[in-house]
Amino acid sequence: QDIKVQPSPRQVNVTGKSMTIPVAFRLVGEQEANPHAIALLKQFLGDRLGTEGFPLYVGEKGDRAVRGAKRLIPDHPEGYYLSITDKAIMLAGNDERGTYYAVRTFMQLFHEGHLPFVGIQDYPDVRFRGVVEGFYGTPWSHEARLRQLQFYGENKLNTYIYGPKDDPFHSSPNWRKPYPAKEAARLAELVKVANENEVDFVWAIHPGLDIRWETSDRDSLMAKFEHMYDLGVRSFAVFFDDISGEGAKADRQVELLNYIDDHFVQVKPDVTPLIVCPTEYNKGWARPESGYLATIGEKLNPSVEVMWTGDRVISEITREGVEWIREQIKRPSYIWWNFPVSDYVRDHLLLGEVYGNGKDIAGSISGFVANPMEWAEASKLAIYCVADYTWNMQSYDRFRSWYRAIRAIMPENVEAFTVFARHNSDLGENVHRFRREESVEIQPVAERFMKGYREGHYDERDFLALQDEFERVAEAADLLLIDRENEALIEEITPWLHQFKILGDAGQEALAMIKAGERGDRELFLRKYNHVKALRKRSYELERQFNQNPYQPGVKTGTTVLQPLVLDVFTEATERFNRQNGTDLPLLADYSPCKLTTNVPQLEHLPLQVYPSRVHLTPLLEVVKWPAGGYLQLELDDAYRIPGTRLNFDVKGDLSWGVMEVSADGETWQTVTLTRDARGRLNGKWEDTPVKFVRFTNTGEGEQQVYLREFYVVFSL
Ligand SMILES: CCCC(=O)N[C@H]1/C(=N/OC(=O)Nc2ccccc2)O[C@H](CO)[C@@H](O)[C@@H]1O
Repeated sequence: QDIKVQPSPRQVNVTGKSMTIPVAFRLVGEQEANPHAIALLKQFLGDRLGTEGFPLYVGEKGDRAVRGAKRLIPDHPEGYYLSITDKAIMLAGNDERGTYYAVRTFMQLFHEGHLPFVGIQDYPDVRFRGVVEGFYGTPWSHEARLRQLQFYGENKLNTYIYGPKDDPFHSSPNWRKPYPAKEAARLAELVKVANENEVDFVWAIHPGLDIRWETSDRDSLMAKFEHMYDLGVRSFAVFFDDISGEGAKADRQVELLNYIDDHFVQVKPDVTPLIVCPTEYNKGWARPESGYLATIGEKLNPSVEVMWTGDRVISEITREGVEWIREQIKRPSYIWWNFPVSDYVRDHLLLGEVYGNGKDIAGSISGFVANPMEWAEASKLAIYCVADYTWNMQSYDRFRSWYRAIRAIMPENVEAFTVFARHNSDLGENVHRFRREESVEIQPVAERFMKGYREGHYDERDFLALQDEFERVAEAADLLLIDRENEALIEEITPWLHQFKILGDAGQEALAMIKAGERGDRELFLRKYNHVKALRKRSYELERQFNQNPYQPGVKTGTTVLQPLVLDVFTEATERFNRQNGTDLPLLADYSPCKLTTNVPQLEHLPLQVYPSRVHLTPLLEVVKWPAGGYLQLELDDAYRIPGTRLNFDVKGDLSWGVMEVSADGETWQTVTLTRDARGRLNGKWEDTPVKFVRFTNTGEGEQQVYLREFYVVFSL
């Protein structure tokens, strides 16, 4: 039978024969073998383990128990040889971690009461493989991290980098301070569980926002690393990303990094190579004239790993790209892959396949870690695929891996979760212009159907296929909402499941409008019409209730194919109905929760980007002449709180001439306090009594000239 092992092993020799699983195993080599491998084996075999029984040899190259396999063990870090015959079982690692991986593979070979007779020689393509918790937003919980480490052990990932941007002891202002007792104990527990799963727990520090290049800060950093070492940490990283000013200077950074390497990493007996996240961490931002990368390449100790996100912040990793950076930094790069991170498209889930990275890059990289979503369980889909890809690139198959990931994560609801993941994978328009495929199978059917429908002759089979898909969408949502096999995952995606159910219902009802219209059944048409409008309203309200972050609040699903299809079908069917019946039923698109009024001439016809939970003013390239007393006012369709408003007028000097106010009735106004952030933008919020109006007024004496770079308001119930 075909051997299903994750990640896909390199070399598998099957004989086609198998044996029933022995009732008892006799373990040989326990004293010398990797204790974590032994512990895992004991836990797995339970009371099948005894002093009698089928011989099971376990150990590392050189251990007595596996001396017979010496030549067969691959001579690669973390490599292993596994053999099952009718005489004995052999699990032989090239090193301790290899033995652990041999046990992990052995555990996967148990299948329906049988063990196949097989010989496997296996080792990973990429040295360091795993995850960097390096996103903006709510850091993962302690429980989520423990589950992650277990998942990495199961999938032969050996690296977890702890670097959540919003942890004040990782970044500013408290990177100099030791963790309080409670957090310290949690980190110590994470390190322990990481070790049990043969995962390097890498603790990263992000000092760049306020580091001073003098011995006091260097000593603070060393002291913090000692503190983390005392907690059990044996792997360290320094992040210099997303900073500017003093902290960004290459020779200063290199001086500090070499000092840490020479006086900490190299003197401790058991610390893995230091990792640095450079300030110029992608080709789009690299400026050869700055000499930054050249300095890193020439002066940074060769044992220090240098991270890289590729040609852009969010990008696919190509052979050409990794060979370019290798030239610059004079060493293989350690890839920080910004997927499935979604902290710049927070209303979307990224559950799609892992694809687009070259299969020929292993020779030029030393590591590959994925930056995930703040939704830990939902990120496992992509992490599973990254594990497969980085272990054995040549054999990586994006669909097979993705499908196995779904089976591994939701074994009781494979079909439903496949439908859900298929329609929740694209990001939509975003600042990084990074997109992913979505709804691939149904997209051509939708396109062909809409074209046919508009031209007056669609294929009934397409109609039925779409109806079937929307039914599956609705079914999947309900099946997953009551699923109990992975409650942490369901809890994360519940808002999206509710949105998915609404989408499934709306799709079926919009299609029913077509049939009612064709049969001239006015009463039925109006019922379906009203139902779709009601579903749309429910969708909006759901968007305002859940996932209310100040950046991309709300809950988006099926945005690339299915949502537009529902809108197109509804609009076309309603326009036809209006023509045939002389009615003027409003269309969905007419619904807008926001109206703009202003007395600043250049802003009068400014288009708004209206989303269910936020509205953006279209930026203006030319300078805006804002007269004294000039105001810009947004009127919302209901009373809301304002978790986030941002204006970025890119003005020289301050904005004391302007004032931001809110009002519930348009009569009495309250001032909103605005604070300037690191990039000079003004941010405010209004969490008190809900308001309907937001306005910005030039209360100064004279005309002001501004560039309207960014002006948006996020609102929530
Ligand atoms: C070596 C990678 C460093 C990195 O990716 N940093 C952040 C990151 N930085 O990307 C930026 O575009 N940062 C930035 C852009 C403009 C000005 C300042 C920072 O993007 C990711 C996705 O949003 C975040 O999750 C990361 O924490």
